[in-house]
Amino acid sequence: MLVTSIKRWLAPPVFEGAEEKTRQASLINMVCITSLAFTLAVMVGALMGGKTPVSTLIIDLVACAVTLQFRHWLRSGRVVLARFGMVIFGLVFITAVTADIGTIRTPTAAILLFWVLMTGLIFDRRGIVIGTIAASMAVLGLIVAENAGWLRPPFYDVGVTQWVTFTALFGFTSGLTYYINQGTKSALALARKEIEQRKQAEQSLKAANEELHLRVFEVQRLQVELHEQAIHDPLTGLYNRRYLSDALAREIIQAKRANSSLTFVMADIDHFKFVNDSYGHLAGDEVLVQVASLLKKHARGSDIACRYGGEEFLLVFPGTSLELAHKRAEEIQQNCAALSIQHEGKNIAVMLSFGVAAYPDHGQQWEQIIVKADKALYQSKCNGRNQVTIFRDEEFPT
Ligand SMILES: Nc1nc2c(ncn2[C@@H]2O[C@H](COP(=O)(O)OP(=O)(O)OP(=O)(O)O)[C@@H](O)[C@H]2O)c(=O)[nH]1
Repeated sequence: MLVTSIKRWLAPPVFEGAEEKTRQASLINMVCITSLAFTLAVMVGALMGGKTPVSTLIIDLVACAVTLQFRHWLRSGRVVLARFGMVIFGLVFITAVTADIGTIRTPTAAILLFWVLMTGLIFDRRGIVIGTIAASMAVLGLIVAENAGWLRPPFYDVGVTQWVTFTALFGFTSGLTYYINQGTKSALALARKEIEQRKQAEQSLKAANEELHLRVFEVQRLQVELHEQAIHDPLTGLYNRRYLSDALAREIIQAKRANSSLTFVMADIDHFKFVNDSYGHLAGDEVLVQVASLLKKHARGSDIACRYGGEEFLLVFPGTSLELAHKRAEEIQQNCAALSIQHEGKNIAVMLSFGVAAYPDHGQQWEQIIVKADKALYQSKCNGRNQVTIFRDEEFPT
């Protein structure tokens, strides 16, 4: 209980959110406590020695009282006042005691060294410079006063006072050094810990960032995949109708700009219902896949091959004349007829009918041209299937 109370009384004040103020207060508190302990020890020594003048004891008592006042200021948050008071009073006190004893040769004069040390601790490098100059001036003044005989006849005798003073000086010096060393060590340990924590935080952040990049990449990949799925027919892998509107509008613009033709070839499997009915739906699917593969094989890099409907396909040939498109369609027609599609040991014969129309011959809009290619395809169907028909206005009057 008593120990706790003493510890609490000795503890420096803590100012929430003001780190530097707390540090300064801790330092000044430490100097106050050690000064207090030091002065009390010297007073005990002086009383035991029995030769110290009463005036010196009075100065010591005043020093203790003033130091307690500094602590009071410190605890009530007036750190700057305590700081300056401590430094100024310290110099006055040491000089006054030395002068009172009557000689610069007393151990009290040596305490100026600690005053410089304390000033340095409180005011950093500037404190050491100012402290050294002030202590030097005080010593010089005392030497001048002593030589001029202004000091009262020296009362100085080696005895208990000196023993206590020097012992206290040693203890104070080593205590202070230990305290500073400990403070530096714990500050370093704290800094190291903070660096470690920051490193760990950076690493976690880096890992999270990489994870995020991976996710973004994955999302982008999925978006591309989704887009690809959206514009492709899942069975044949050809483009689907959704893809056409944008692509054909673009192709028409390019053909216009290049002043070239853009040919549309509509292809339809003949009697496909019969295939489904005779061999089953799966066989029909297989036929669709094989025909799509054939169309893909005949499509050049810039061509578009699309599954337009159930068993209907659209081929778009940029920069290709009607005649050339007709020729290419016939090639496909012949290659398709030559296909041997096997399903469950049965050979399925497949034939295609075609209708051909082109920009600009048959219209300015792709929708118009598709209608005309479809009409030409219908003509092929009517004419017996397995053939290619180019749209002619005279045959399909609007
Ligand atoms: N297996 C399969 N059949 C399909 C698919 N899409 C449409 N069909 C079928 O394709 C057939 C098309 O029949 P129709 O429109 O009468 O045409 P067709 O029998 O080819 O006759 P023509 O075109 O006049 O030669 C229908 O039986 C549809 O069920 C598909 O994805 N898979």
